[in-house]
Amino acid sequence: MNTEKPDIRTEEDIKRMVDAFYDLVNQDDLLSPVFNGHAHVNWETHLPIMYKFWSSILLGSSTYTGQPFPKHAFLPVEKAHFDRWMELFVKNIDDLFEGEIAEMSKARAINMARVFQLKMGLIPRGDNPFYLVEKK
Ligand code: HEM
Repeated sequence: MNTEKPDIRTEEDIKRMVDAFYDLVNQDDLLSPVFNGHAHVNWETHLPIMYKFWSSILLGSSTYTGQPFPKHAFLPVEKAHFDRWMELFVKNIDDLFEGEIAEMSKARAINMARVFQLKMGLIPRGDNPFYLVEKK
């Protein structure tokens, strides 16, 4: 049996990655109420935005032109929500893909989650290694 997983290389891979990730989010007891209850996310419009977002970051397609942070600034979330979000993101990538771009996707997601949390005051500045570098 061939158990080798592909890397993320095409728009179809991006779609598979994003669809599977939000399937996990929608089944999650902590995150689903934020997306579906509080924010009433319209998945038909949100998913295509997320395809563009990730294809811009991972494949360089430059199709995403939005600003992610403002949509998160006033969400009713704590550090625990971001921890769960990252746990599901990493699990999803590891379940489906393997390779350089798969690794990059996790690094970029973790970094953005950290920046969001810093801006929202959910984690102390000292937890951010970049801040320690800047301070010198
Ligand atoms: C606790 C974790 C998170 C929650 C609960 C959350 C929730 C949401 C919600 C409710 C929206 C708005 C959807 C809509 O417009 O209907 C959104 C949009 C978005 N999120 Fe998150 N999010 C989280 C973490 C992240 C992280 C870590 C990233 C980046 C890696 C991210 C990237 C985005 C992007 C790109 C959009 C689309 C913004 C746009 O409309 O241009 N999210 N998110």
